[in-house]
Amino acid sequence: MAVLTLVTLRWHGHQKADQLDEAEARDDFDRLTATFQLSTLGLKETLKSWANWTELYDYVVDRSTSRFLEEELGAVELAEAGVDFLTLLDLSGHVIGMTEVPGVGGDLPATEEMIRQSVYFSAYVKSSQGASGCGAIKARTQVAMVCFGPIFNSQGQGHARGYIALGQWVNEDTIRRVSQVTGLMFDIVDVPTQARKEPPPATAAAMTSNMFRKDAVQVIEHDSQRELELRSPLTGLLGQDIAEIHMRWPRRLRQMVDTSSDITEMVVLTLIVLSGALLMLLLDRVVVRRLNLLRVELASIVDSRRWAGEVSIRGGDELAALARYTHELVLIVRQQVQELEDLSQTDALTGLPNRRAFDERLEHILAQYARQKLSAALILMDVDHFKKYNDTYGHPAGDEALKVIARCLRSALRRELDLPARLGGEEFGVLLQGVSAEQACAAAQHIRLAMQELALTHVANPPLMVMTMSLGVAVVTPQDTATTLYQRADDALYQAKTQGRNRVHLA
Ligand SMILES: Nc1nc2c(ncn2[C@@H]2O[C@H](COP(=O)(O)OP(=O)(O)OP(=O)(O)O)[C@@H](O)[C@H]2O)c(=O)[nH]1
Repeated sequence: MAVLTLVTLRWHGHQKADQLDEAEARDDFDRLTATFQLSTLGLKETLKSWANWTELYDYVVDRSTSRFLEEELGAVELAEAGVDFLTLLDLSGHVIGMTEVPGVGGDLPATEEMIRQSVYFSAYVKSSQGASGCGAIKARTQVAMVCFGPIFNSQGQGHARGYIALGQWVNEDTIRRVSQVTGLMFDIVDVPTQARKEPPPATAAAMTSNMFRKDAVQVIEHDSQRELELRSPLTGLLGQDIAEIHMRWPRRLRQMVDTSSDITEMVVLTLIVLSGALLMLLLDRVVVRRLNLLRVELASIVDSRRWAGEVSIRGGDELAALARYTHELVLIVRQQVQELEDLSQTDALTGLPNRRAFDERLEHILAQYARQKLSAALILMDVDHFKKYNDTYGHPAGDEALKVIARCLRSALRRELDLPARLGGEEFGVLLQGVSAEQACAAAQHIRLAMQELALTHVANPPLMVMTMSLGVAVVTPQDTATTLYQRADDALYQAKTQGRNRVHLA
């Protein structure tokens, strides 16, 4: 989008700059041609003073008595006056004298051309009622400026006695002078002159002293559009295009537009790149890094398998809100997992640890025993004639009795390390740590008595007619596994049952 805008801006800038450049170039071209024409002023001044020169006047009137031309207006004198050639004509337009500063190899190109055109000068001056004029001619391939006018006496009065034409080549010096004055670079380029079919003009109106035609200016683009060239034909006195003036003109505005567009584009592109980088940095700081931290923290929570760990991302944005909710979710799940774990380890009826919790603890105690030889014992206990109790008082009463037994068991155990559990049905167990066989049997007796002292009526349990328990005790030995320890305690319990119930038997 930005690139498209920049391209459009540059294109618009070019359009505007091209218009202004061309208008300015045309103005400069007008200034150049005007200056070029003004450069003939010197020649005109010389013409004016020479046309009123008494000796010249006299010479034109009577050439037989004087060698004026050779003596006063020879090539040396012309050169000193800045004139390249001179032609004198009588009133009928016949050449009566010519002088030319010779060119390369003594060549006199103007002389032959002036002879050819002499008739037009006199015709022009006659029709313009004595006014002088200036214009361009071409001799061979060279352009010259020519000024011409009638010859009067020194007072400039009376009738003209002849005509004088003065010429000056448009050479490199002329071009350099005009270039310096205008500050514009140009060239005069020869063009083949078309042969005229109609007779040449013979009046002031038809002959033109205006060498340049504004309407014929051609604008050409050069050097990948960094330069303009303005071309216009240079019109000779007889109305023919005798050469062309070529002016080269640097398109300053277009170059300025290019330069400023380059700078703008560079600045804009740099800004785009910088803002992109800044955005990436910000994105990295605000989003990517924190997302990564969240990922690592969540992975660690998942790896722990226990929903342990923290989500630490803080802030007031959406990501922080997401992290906060995730943290709360983890806390809820952690709590629920804990509740499920507790449930899975607890007997629903009595609230005592269940068989699973009891077995885990037993494995732990056995491992500890293996490492540290810490003594431990297992008590298995079974309510006596519980079936009959159910049968007598009903199953719900049986449930209530099991709850009472559980409470009794808890209160009978004084040490925190002692773990009571309901192992299933009307069977309970206790794990004791750091006890000898005697201490374990004492603890079992204490439980039995506590149970008996509850005096929970059980008519089907003679002879006491109260709820009692039989207990089997097994002390952990180095050879014991959970299975063997259970087996020995169970055997002891069986013994207690078979020996009359409401008693403790040590395995
Ligand atoms: N109310 C109730 N009864 C249970 C529960 N679990 C097991 N029982 C009953 O406990 C009784 C156990 O009977 P038995 O295994 O024959 O043992 P007993 O009747 O206690 O006889 P001895 O153990 O030989 O003294 C069965 O009738 C079971 O239905 C329970 O959660 N609630």
